Amino acid sequence: MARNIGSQYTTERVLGRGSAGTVWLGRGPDGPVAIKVLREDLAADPELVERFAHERRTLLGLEHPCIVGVRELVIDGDGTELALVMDLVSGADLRAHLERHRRLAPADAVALTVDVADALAVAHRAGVVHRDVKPENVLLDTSGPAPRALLADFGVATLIDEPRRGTASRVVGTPDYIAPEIVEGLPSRAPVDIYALATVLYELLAGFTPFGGGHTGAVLRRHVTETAAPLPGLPADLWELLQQCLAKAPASRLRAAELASRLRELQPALRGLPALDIETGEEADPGRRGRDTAEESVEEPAAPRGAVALVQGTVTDPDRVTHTRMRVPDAEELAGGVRPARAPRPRAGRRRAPPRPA
Ligand SMILES: Nc1ncnc2c1ncn2[C@@H]1O[C@H](COP(=O)(O)OP(=O)(O)OP(=O)(O)O)[C@@H](O)[C@H]1O
Repeated sequence: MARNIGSQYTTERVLGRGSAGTVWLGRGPDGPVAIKVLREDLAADPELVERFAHERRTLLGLEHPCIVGVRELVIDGDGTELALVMDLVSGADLRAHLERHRRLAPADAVALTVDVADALAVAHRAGVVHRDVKPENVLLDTSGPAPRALLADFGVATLIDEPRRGTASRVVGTPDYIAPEIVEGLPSRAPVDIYALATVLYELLAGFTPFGGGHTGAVLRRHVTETAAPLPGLPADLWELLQQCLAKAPASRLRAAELASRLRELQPALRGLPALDIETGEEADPGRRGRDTAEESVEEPAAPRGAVALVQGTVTDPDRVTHTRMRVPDAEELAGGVRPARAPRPRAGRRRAPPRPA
């Protein structure tokens, strides 16, 4: 049933649900919009409401073709309803796109990453850190000749996380994309977004994230102690960039604008390259990675990739749960030095045919 959000907007139907609330297709004075109505328990948190009002100007000021614009932040009535009114994006999200294609050709993966890096450059310049860059938060506008990536959900992770920051042993984010400094309890600054974006790029190319798989503690530990396995067949320049942005030390990562420009320089050389042809243990036995070595003895059931509840007990759609508040592994768990993650192999027995003469 249609319902009013503030004085100008009405909701029409549910577009989807996430851990922070429900996204509705809505209507406003300038036409259709997407409206994210935050969960009731979040709206009932006075600190969050205050921050919501405080962040208003920054979030409304973030404008770029690759950012899902926030048009209004609505605090309704006595503050029992909080909603973000956003531009409506026509296509699916990058997670759905990746599930359909499994791996993207390097040129396509890089083009989408450049869009997100451009969005981050604008946000970082405005002092906004996204803190939850992942394929679910990248929407694809498919109305033009080539899909354009738009980064959504700016400010949401910060709004929701802040009151609970006092709990030093908890972190908020999505395990596969979380930067090592967050795992170590350091503040989330702009380089966490670069690390997450590099993880997304790796995933678009490889079909899996560099440190994902298995239970949350194992994933967090890998971010701190392992280095990403090289991807066979990936042009060396692109691999170098990826490694630089996945550096453990935040200061060693590129800034967003620099990442965008370096990726743009590589684009001409990537044109026409097919998606990587690699074999991983997970393809034959999904979830195997989580059972490697020490993890074998852990009884905890494997979480779906990148997925546990932001605030426990708030799962709205079990297939699409994407946040977590996690326990930070203790020093002993994190010990063990940096070692390379298990390397993917080129697919055996499937040589690509040499190019045929015209
Ligand atoms: N501006 C928008 N235009 C169109 N669809 C949107 C928009 N924002 C979100 N959606 C859709 O609404 C759904 C829920 O989005 P939401 O941001 O709440 O969840 P999520 O990002 O998938 O998960 P989480 O919030 O837990 O990280 C998604 O399927 C997304 O594609």
